Amino acid sequence: MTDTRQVTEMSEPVIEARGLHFRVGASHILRGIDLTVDHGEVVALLGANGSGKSTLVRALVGINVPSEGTVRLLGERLSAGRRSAAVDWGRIGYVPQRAGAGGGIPSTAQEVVASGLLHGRRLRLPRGWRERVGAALDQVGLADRVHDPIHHLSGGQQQRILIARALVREPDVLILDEPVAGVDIASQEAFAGTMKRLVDGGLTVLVVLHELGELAPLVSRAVVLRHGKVVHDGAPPPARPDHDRVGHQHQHPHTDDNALDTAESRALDLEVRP
Ligand SMILES: Nc1ncnc2c1ncn2[C@@H]1O[C@H](COP(=O)(O)OP(=O)(O)OP(=O)(O)O)[C@@H](O)[C@H]1O
Repeated sequence: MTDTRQVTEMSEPVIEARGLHFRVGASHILRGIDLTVDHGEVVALLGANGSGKSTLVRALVGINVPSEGTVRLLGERLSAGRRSAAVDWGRIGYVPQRAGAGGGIPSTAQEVVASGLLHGRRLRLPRGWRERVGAALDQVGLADRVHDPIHHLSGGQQQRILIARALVREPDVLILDEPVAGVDIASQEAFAGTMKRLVDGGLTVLVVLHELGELAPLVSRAVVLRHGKVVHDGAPPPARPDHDRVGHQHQHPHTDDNALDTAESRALDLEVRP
């Protein structure tokens, strides 16, 4: 990469969404979202259940096609919101909301993580893939489980496998959708440690969270959604003693976007309301 290109790349946002709307039938889920994430930032995307966090993240990685608006990733526009050939997907790691790492298919930790090296037109594993997979598993504290069948691992460990699958690309930007929701304490701690090392190394991160928890010291900015709109973009909300600790189990039922009257959403509202 030339110096000129590096300078240009560093000066443009890593993620940029402008005027995003997303509708499904009569539901208007995203209502004019503007979001920018710059190099080296760690941005937490917060909001009550059903506020549109996952829908937004899926639009940013080209899974959801917005009804209106534009998304640019690493300076390249997603054409009509779709996965664009111009985007260097190898530089982007995405961890979807809790999916289970195996997808019902018999596979080992090594196979799932190695699949992260395949993207776009890359259909063959690159030279040295075993070492890279081993290093990614090491980053999430599961190096000793490389040959284990996925279904032998706990839910939290499977989530760490999905994080390793994103990390094996050695991405410049990591987009994570509720990476620690409902996972065991050991996995939460391992995740926080991994993120600290990566962020210290200059990784850009957009992470959907219900509470900042152990990631609070790393988060440079918080964006809060409510009813599909950004209602706060700035300093992270202050930690709440009962929520911001590893091990707090904070499970929410997945409900529609009218169901916001929870202790969580009220607390979040109070924290972000000007
Ligand atoms: N494809 C779809 N079809 C219909 N409704 C959808 C679709 N995708 C999302 N929704 C609805 O849009 C709203 C926002 O969902 P989304 O999953 O983005 O919220 P969220 O903030 O990520 O919530 P949670 O914290 O519970 O994961 C919800 O009411 C959801 O049911």
